[in-house]
Amino acid sequence: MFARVDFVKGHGTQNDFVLLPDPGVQLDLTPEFVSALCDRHRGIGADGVLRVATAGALRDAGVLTALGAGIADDDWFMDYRNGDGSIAEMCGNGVRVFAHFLAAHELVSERSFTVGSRAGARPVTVHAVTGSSADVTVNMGPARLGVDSKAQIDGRRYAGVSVDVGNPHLACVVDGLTPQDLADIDLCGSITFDNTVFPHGVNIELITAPLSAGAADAEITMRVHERGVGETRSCGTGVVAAGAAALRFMGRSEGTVLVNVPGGQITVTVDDENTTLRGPSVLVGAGVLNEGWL
Ligand SMILES: N[C@@H](CCC[C@H](N)C(=O)O)C(=O)O
Repeated sequence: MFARVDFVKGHGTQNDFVLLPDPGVQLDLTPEFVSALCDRHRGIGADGVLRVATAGALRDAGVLTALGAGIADDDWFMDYRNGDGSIAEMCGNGVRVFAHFLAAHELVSERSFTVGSRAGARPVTVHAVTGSSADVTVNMGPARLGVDSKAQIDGRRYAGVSVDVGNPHLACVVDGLTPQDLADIDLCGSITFDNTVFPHGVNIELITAPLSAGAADAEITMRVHERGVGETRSCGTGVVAAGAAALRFMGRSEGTVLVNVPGGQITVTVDDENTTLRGPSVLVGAGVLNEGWL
């Protein structure tokens, strides 16, 4: 018998997702299914998929082998997949949209709660919520700056620093790069990076040098090429990596950075032990997949 598959479409600063409420963990999220769903011509179209189920249900179904520290059986768990069907540890825009969905559908009783992810527990606060929009803060855990590395993009080499935000990033602050220069870079062509530093692939951020900003310590503009997706209009974990790299460029390890991305603006706060991300979420609409579509 055909199992009904409901979906919700949402985005965080235009990094867009298909949410699949699947409390019984009945869906088989094969790479073929996920990539077809995310395909902008033959599917719904999205950068990634967020399955909505509890951590305990995902473990009992064998999707997770164990729950990370601080994640309880009853916590909602963001089972994230990239548009190519690959699994990633964490998604900073996705977790805001996921929290918005839970709050808007009254699946949580408080405005502050924990969302599980493969990178660990992520405490969230939904400040304001309607059925279509929300403002959400996520505690993203530490941003661990690592080694210097390089990427080759559009025929040019970019130097950056590896940043572990639960998933891998190469954050390249480019001195002298204007937002217009950044907009002119071709992020669709061939991109190479050091596989010995990033054996599991990497998300790459190109970032303008930090400028002073009103209430924040700095303002930057960023574009991103995501592992398993390609260029996206925003990346929450990338924003955290970019904020940490921009602060390092300024000789600081702590501060608040406004990050402009093609899809909007997000605020990241970095300290020695933790980072937070605050930004919008939009739920666009909902539907049901047609039987026989795939
Ligand atoms: N768009 C996400 C990051 C999604 C995962 C990434 N592509 C990876 O493979 O690590 C975000 O908002 O953080």
